[in-house]
Amino acid sequence: MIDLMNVRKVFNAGTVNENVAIGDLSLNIEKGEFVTVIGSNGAGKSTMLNLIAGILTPDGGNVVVNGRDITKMPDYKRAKFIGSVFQDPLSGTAKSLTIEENMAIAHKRGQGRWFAKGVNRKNRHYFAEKLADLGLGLENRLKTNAGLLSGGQRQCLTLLMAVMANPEILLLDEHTAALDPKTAELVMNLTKRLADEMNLTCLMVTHNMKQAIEFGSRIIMMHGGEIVVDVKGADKKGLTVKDLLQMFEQVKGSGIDDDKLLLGV
Ligand SMILES: Nc1ncnc2c1ncn2[C@@H]1O[C@H](COP(=O)(O)OP(=O)(O)OP(=O)(O)O)[C@@H](O)[C@H]1O
Repeated sequence: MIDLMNVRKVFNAGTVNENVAIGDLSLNIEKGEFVTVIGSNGAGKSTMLNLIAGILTPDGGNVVVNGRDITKMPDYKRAKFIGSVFQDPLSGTAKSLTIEENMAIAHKRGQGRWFAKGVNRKNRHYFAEKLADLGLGLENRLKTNAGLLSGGQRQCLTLLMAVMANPEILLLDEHTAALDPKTAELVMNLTKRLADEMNLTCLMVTHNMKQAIEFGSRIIMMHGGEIVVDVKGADKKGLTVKDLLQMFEQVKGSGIDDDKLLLGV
């Protein structure tokens, strides 16, 4: 489904600040897999997601989706089949637009029409239905500016918007990290439900290893721009946070010195 073939990304190439963020990385993800991506700070997790989303272009290798080489395809074209949600609840929605205007933009994205925020009656009904499904009462606040919503409400709305164009792929970059535990749980449950219902192929970056184990059908650990652990199927069954930590230490031959990575323990 998603094939990263010998992908490489170097920042500030040829300067004293040259940084190989991703070095010759290959990864094949099957349709419907829910891949959780963990690893220490600067491991290359966000870079990998950005290369798939088209926010970054690789310096080498190829990004292939459903057998089609999309390495050079711009991000706005990929948005038809790739939805993304990032950490900052403020980044996914336009705060000065109403809930329904935000949803209208997301709805049109799938039809290749951008920034059309007009809402007709049929769409309004459709948006209200989708919002009612969240169970947050947002269907009664269609004309409320998104800026007035809480972080959790905005992140739920962002999720809904990310899948409105019926993407095949959903990229989640620490999308619950800025939320309190209860709200994070709500957003995670919604994520899982949407992923299952729509048979989405998901990549989710998280620093929470418990979350990685609970939600991932496959767990990838990155370090230094490489995939150092890749567990799925029978190997994933019964896997604990302690096992993950041991795997990391075995592969890298060192302890984990990253507080954020340990948060999920
Ligand atoms: N736009 C950029 N310009 C220069 N260097 C960058 C840029 N983006 C990322 N990097 C560097 O590339 C490396 C990988 O960064 P990346 O954000 O992918 O790591 P990460 O695993 O997502 O880390 P974190 O968990 O801290 O978010 C880091 O060394 C980072 O400093």
